[in-house]
Amino acid sequence: MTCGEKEAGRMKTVVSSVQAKELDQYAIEEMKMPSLILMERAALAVVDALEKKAETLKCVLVVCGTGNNGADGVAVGRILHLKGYDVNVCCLGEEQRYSPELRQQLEIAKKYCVSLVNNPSWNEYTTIVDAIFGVGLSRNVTGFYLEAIKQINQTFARKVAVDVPSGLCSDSGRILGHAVRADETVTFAFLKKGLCLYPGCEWAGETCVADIGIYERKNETPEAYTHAVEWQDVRCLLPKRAENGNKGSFGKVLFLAGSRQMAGAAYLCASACLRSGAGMVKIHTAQENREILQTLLPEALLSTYAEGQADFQMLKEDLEWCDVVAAGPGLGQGPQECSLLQFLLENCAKPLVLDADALNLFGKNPHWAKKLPKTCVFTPHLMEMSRMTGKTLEEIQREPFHSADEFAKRHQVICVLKDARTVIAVPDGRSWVNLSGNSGMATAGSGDVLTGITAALLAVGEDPAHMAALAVYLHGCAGDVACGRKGDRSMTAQDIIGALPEVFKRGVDKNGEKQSNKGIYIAGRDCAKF
Ligand SMILES: NC(=O)C1=CN([C@@H]2O[C@H](COP(=O)(O)OP(=O)(O)OC[C@H]3O[C@@H](n4cnc5c(N)ncnc54)[C@H](OP(=O)(O)O)[C@@H]3O)[C@@H](O)[C@H]2O)[C@@H](O)CC1
Ligand SMILES: [K+]
Repeated sequence: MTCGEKEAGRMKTVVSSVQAKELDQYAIEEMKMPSLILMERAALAVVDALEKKAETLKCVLVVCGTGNNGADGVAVGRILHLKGYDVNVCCLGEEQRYSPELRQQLEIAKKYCVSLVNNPSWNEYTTIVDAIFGVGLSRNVTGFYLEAIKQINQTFARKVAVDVPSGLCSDSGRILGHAVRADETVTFAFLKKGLCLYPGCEWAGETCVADIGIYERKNETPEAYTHAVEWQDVRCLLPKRAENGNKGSFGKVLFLAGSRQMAGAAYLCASACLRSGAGMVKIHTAQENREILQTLLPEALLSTYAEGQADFQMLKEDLEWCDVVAAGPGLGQGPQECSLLQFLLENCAKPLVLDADALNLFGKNPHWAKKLPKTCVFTPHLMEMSRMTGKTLEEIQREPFHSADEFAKRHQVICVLKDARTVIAVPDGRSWVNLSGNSGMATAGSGDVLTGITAALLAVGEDPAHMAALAVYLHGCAGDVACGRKGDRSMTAQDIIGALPEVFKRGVDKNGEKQSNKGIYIAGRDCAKF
């Protein structure tokens, strides 16, 4: 898709700084779109966002750096000036370092008598437009740039960032020394990875993706870019339910979950799975969990084993019965669970989700890597990823895309690296970042719920990678509904399950075009949040 129209199911494209620059160049060189026109459209998009709160535009300062982000800023200043606003433009940095576009914009601005200032009184302004650095930031911010960013952050003015808040790494979302804490960011053409990840997404504030005439290359393959599932993709990706289907045709899911005293995790994943459309669910679990699971979830079938008497024959039959297997929640890591999981891996060719203790056991038994079935989804949180890879938490968090991608390729599995912004990577190079959800989901059992949703979707979907990305998105949407009902402090994993019906109903409802990508929207499109 190259013409700017958004096909349902194509998902929002997320780019790195290198890709952003390549696509700028592609628009200019291949598509013959003059750079000045792109810049004018970028500036108009910023002005459009600024005017949404026109009452804050009494006195505007535009702070510009030496590159094309600064050139955008000067164009914003000119347009505001010509619209009659009281605006000052301040260019930081040495003139000899100015980019050709900045020089050109300054020449035009001077002809239109735009007010250029050197030492602004920072506190005089009601709005400050930050155009110091965009995707070209290449190192830590120091010197007078650092001072300017500190001054901007100290004011009470509304702060609107051009493309990326200055000081934010547009690839990792990390703060390079110091960054502008923006109320809003108008980013051009595509979301940047650093605007999706923490802390970047917080520093960007409400983020608007503005179409300025830069599109993906023709015939680009899906693995070329990262994507984010959006609400309008759900209806397209969610497998249709056949009117004449039966409980057998909607997926039979087997859970190896819940050791002695750990019935809760087994209940949560199985319950979430049933609420996500699975036709039948069976839990292979410790005998002590039978009564409680039968009471809590009478819809689930049970196979139980006594302490020290793992029943491999029964597990073999369960594996033959099911369409999809999920192992790990509350499983424990004792010798019995270890041998059950090993047996499962040796005898299972069906799509498999590995979570929680299954991941910890996998970490302790790296030779199991050779036993994995063709379709396998790993859902580690950072700590589990660290145990499996030997990387530190910091290393994983600094480069979540790289960590997930590396793991996916090494083991030929789908890697769902869970964090506040979950990253999904597939061996063929495709990747997603999830934008739904909230801090209330960092609660016990939330991961078990995701395992259940993922298993249910794998049982019916064609592309397991799409199903994994969709499961993560819907899990976040359910978390957002639960948060709306109970608040981020009080919501529990059961509340997330309780919200699934509303999310799935909206997912198939033509009128349910709501968006749960918190704080990120596309210019010109009205998106209500959950
Ligand atoms: N191409 C187009 O037509 C379009 C471009 N667009 C816009 O262009 C932006 C990208 O422009 P860009 O590539 O010029 O990079 P930008 O972010 O302005 O910064 C580079 C400058 O900063 C400097 N610098 C970097 N780090 C520094 C540091 N720590 N401390 C000090 N200096 C530092 C660096 O200096 P140098 O590293 O060379 O010393 C260089 O001078 C993009 O975000 C979007 O807003 C849109 O209008 C769409 C059309
Ligand atoms: K900026």
